[in-house]
Amino acid sequence: MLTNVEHLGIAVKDLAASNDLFTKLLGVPPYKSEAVESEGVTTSFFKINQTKIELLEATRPESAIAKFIDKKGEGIHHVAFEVDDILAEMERLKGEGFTLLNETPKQGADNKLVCFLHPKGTNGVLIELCQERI
Ligand SMILES: CC[C@H](C(=O)O)C(=O)SCCNC(=O)CCNC(=O)[C@H](O)C(C)(C)COP(=O)(O)OP(=O)(O)OC[C@H]1O[C@@H](n2cnc3c(N)ncnc32)[C@H](O)[C@@H]1OP(=O)(O)O
Ligand SMILES: [Co+2]
Repeated sequence: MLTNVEHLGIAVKDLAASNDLFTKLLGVPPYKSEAVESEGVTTSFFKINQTKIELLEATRPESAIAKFIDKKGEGIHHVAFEVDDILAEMERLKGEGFTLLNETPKQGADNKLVCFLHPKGTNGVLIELCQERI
């Protein structure tokens, strides 16, 4: 099952500027910055207590983040949930009629295996499932 919100993903145009902004807002600097080449993004992660914020900047025009910003501007891009067993959750959610955007778990940032659900089937919210890689 989904255990908790793992992070909120926010699409930004300028990661360096947004790092400064969120450092001021949250009072802490990002604990990591990581490129995920397969997704065409560079990310920064902030953590306050159990809450994580992931800032995402596109590294190529055809990436999901670039297309999102072109269409909707900067803002909340996705909600990520932690799962204990991503394969079991993918099967369960497929059985419940949700549309998986990747049929097998893929490499995410912050040492996670991830899967996304199409927002058309989740009231317009892009959902990410995250399992910690052992
Ligand atoms: C994995 C690294 C990192 C991590 O945490 O580990 C990340 O989180 S990476 C995050 C970036 N990667 C992804 O988002 C991968 C999953 N996303 C996709 O496959 C696409 O973005 C998809 C399928 C959601 C949309 O792609 P498409 O090419 O179909 O783009 P369109 O602009 O045509 O969108 C179709 C339709 O969906 C709406 N849409 C798009 N993105 C979002 C969103 N983030 N939240 C809500 N809705 C979204 C878009 O507005 C279109 O709706 P329409 O009514 O037709 O205008
Ligand atoms: Co994410």
